[in-house]
Amino acid sequence: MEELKIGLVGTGAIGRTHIERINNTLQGAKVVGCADANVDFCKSVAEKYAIKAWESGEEMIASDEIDAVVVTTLDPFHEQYVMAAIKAGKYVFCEKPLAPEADACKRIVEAEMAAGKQLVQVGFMRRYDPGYNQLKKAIDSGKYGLPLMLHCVHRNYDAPGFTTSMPVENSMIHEIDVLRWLLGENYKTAEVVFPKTTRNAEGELRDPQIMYLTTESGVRIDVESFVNCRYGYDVRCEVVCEEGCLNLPEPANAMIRTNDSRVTPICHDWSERFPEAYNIEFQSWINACKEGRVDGPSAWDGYTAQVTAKAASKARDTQSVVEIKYDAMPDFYKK
Ligand SMILES: NC(=O)c1ccc[n+]([C@@H]2O[C@H](COP(=O)([O-])OP(=O)(O)OC[C@H]3O[C@@H](n4cnc5c(N)ncnc54)[C@H](O)[C@@H]3O)[C@@H](O)[C@H]2O)c1
Ligand SMILES: O[C@H]1[C@H](O)[C@@H](O)[C@H](O)[C@@H](O)[C@H]1O
Repeated sequence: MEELKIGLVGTGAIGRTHIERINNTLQGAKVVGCADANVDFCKSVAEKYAIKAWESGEEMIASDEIDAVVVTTLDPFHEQYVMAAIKAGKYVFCEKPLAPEADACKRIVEAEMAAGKQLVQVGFMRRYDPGYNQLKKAIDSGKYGLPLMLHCVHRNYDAPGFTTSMPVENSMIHEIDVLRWLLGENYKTAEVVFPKTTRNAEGELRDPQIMYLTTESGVRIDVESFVNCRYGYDVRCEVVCEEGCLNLPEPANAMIRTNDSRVTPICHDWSERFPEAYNIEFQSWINACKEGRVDGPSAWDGYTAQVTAKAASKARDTQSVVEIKYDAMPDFYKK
C-alpha cells in the first residue's frame, strides 16, 4: 500500500492537531476525509486541509475512499465509530478513553474478537512519551531495586464542562494506563478522596481529587488530579524504588530573567506538553497498519483501564476502598 488513506471523525481540538501532524509532519499516510456532528465546522476544517467533508461518519468509514479510521469525537460517541470501523474491517485509532463505560469497552472487545483480527488501538499516548520511556527503562534495568511507591500529579489549567466522574474517567485514566504499563502489573484496590474544593470548580464538580491505587504486588500509588489549577499543565511522576528515586523529566524550557525575577515557563496544555508522544504514537500506528498489525495499546487495554476507572469511581462515590476484579485476558490479546 502506498499512502494510507485516513478518515477522521471529530474535528474538534485534538482531531485538528492529528490532521495537522498526519498531513504535514508524519510520513506514509494522509487524512483524506473528515466528519463531525457540527457539519458546518467540519466543512471549514476540510477546506483548510483540502480534504473531503462527509455528512455522516458511518458513511465515510464504510466508503472505499478510506483505508483506516481515527476517532476523536467526545467520549460517549467513540463506540459507534469504532464499531463501524470493525464492521468495515478497517484499522481504527480511537482517542482515550475507548468508551466512558466498561460495558461499551467490552462490546468493542467482543466485536473485535468476533471479527477475528485486532483492529483497534487506543490513544494512550504517554506510553510513547520519551520521559515515561526513560522511567520504564530505569525500572526494567533493576538497578534501583523494585518500585515501592509512586507519587503522581496531573493538573490542567481548566476543564470546561467537567463533572465529578471525569477527573478519574477522562483525565487520570492516563495514569491508570501508563502506570500499569510502567509497572507491568494490574491493580488490586482503588480509593478516591476529596480535598477542599476549589472555587474555580463548575457546578457540582469536586476538584481536586486524589486517587490511591495498590497493585497486585503491593506497590502504592497516589495521583493528584486538579483540573482547574489555573496556572498551566503539570504532569509529574516520581517512582520511589528500593535503592533510588526516579522522576519523570519535564520539558526543557529556557529560564528567562525578567521583571526582577527568574522564570521558567511551563506548558499550557496537552498539545504543548506531549507533542513528541503524539507524533511517535501516530507514526508507529501508521507503520503498523501498513504492515497489517496493531502493536500499540489495544481494545483490551482500553477495557482494563475503564474497569479500573469504574472501580475508582465507585470508591469515590461510596468513599470506601474498592477491590478491582478483572476478567482473564483472552488469548486473542496475548502477544
Ligand atoms: N490523548 C490526549 O491527551 C487527549 C487530549 C485531548 C482530548 N483527548 C480525547 O479526544 C477526544 C476529543 O477531545 P477534544 O478535546 O478534541 O474535544 P472537542 O470538544 O474539542 O471536540 C470533539 C468533537 O467531537 C464532535 N462530536 C461530538 N459528538 C459527535 C458525534 N456524535 N459524531 C461526530 N462528531 C461528534 C464535536 O462536534 C467536536 O467537534 C475526547 O475523547 C478526549 O478524551 C485526548
Ligand atoms: O482529554 C484531556 C486529555 O486526555 C489530556 O491529556 C488530559 O490532561 C486532560 O485531563 C483530559 O481532559
